[in-house]
Amino acid sequence: MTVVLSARGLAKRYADTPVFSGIDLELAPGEIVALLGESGSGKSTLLNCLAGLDEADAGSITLAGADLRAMDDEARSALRRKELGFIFQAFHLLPHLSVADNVALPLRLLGQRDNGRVVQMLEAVNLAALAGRMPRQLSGGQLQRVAIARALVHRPRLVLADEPTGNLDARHAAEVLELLRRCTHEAGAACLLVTHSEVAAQAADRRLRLDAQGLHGE
Ligand SMILES: Nc1ncnc2c1ncn2[C@@H]1O[C@H](COP(=O)(O)OP(=O)(O)OP(=O)(O)O)[C@@H](O)[C@H]1O
Repeated sequence: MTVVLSARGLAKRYADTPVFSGIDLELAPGEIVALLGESGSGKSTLLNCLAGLDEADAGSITLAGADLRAMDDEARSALRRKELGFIFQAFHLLPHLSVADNVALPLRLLGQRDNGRVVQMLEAVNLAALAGRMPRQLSGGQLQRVAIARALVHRPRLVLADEPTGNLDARHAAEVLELLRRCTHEAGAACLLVTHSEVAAQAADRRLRLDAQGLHGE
């Protein structure tokens, strides 16, 4: 089996407080895996460690065949720009850039300009008509659709989504999840989706739960 992301024996503590240990995880291309767990169980910390934004204390992480923890900061940033899309609960769009420019950002950071691809992604999330708008002129559901387009525009192999529907009402949450599902499946990207919502978790291909004993399939 081809594996996009593989983590082995991951452990993380803050000072004297262990957050998690012994975490093993594998994600295959095209699958969406929901990550569930109580508040404070360490879901966001695990996501940040997998993204290389936070440093695990032990274990290994292989992303797209590269050993993340053995890399220096520069190489890790370059790998992240190429292979990772991140979707946050609070959208994190740049307020002074238009919708199209926000979606184009990951390509620009890779030194690429591909307006056709930006339009294609805006069409995929049904926002082509709003390409010239500024983020403040969009609804929460529309902002999250922009964030999905931005996370996938550079064809990353891994998408990490941290409660991407946490700010949305049920109808918009369902719409955004369906788009995330369709876009990641079509792109063949693996997606790890942190969520408190059982409905969101049911939309995933697999469900994992993080607790004091570690990470378990459901
Ligand atoms: N920078 C930090 N320094 C110290 N402790 C931290 C830090 N960040 C997180 N923690 C602690 O680590 C634990 C895990 O936090 P984390 O945010 O990963 O949980 P979570 O499962 O994502 O929670 P939630 O569902 O509420 O977002 C918590 O007990 C939290 O207080």
